[in-house]
Amino acid sequence: MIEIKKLSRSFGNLVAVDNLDLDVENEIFGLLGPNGAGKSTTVMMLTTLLKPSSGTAKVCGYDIVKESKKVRSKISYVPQDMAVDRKLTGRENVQLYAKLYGIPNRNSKVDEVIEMMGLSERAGDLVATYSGGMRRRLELAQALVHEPEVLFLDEPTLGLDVSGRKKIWEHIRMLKAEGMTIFMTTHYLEEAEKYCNRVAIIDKGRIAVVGSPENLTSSIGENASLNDVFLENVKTPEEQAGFNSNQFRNLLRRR
Ligand SMILES: Nc1ncnc2c1ncn2[C@@H]1O[C@H](COP(=O)(O)OP(=O)(O)OP(=O)(O)O)[C@@H](O)[C@H]1O
Repeated sequence: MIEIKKLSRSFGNLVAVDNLDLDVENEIFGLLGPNGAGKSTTVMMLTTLLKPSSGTAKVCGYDIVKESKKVRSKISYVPQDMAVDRKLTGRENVQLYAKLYGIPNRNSKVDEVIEMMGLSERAGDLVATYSGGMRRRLELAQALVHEPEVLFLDEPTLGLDVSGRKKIWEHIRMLKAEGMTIFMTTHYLEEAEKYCNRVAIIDKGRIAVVGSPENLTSSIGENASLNDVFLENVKTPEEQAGFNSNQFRNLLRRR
């Protein structure tokens, strides 16, 4: 569903994404990495919102630069700060999206996605009265109106309580079961370990490791978690500067 070949993006002298090679099948794929690793930049390129500096990628067989319109018709993107109008009802928000996409039989499609996201009972209420979890599900409903084949999610459970997160994951899994490919970023490694079919850990714009959570954790050792895999593959700022903790302690002692 997604083929990435030597994809790079620089901002001035900073290489945010560095020669990325990655294939994503019909799966729930998690892109993990520390702050500033290049996750959002990657997603922005794949969703055609940002042009690569070099390299190529195809989404659903279409080139993200040369066939960006075709890519857009096949995908949806739910960023962290998606626009939902608090002064409109949930249904009105989804209707707006359906109108923008020119969906035929708009009302039935709107009802269908609202129902899918478990919002039917509250669809007539103003979004200002929604909980964080309901708002996130409304964003997903908006993203579903044009029946995308690939759904990009930027930290879909950020800031939600435990039950809100669980619900979002139930919906994501349901979408996958219906045939959708999910490409997501998250900082919640326990969730990625539990729900993603495969993950990639990216650090300083480069993929450090990619595989299923089971394979990655078992390669580290018995009872290892994805947190351990992450720490093994991502350098701390001190390590990046060439220190290790013992050197740092010795330095402090000498002072
Ligand atoms: N428009 C921009 N102009 C300049 N630098 C940018 C721009 N967008 C991103 N960067 C830089 O590129 C690097 C990668 O940023 P990016 O937002 O992709 O990281 P991230 O992995 O998504 O981080 P986070 O987990 O904090 O969201 C960072 O050093 C960031 O400061």
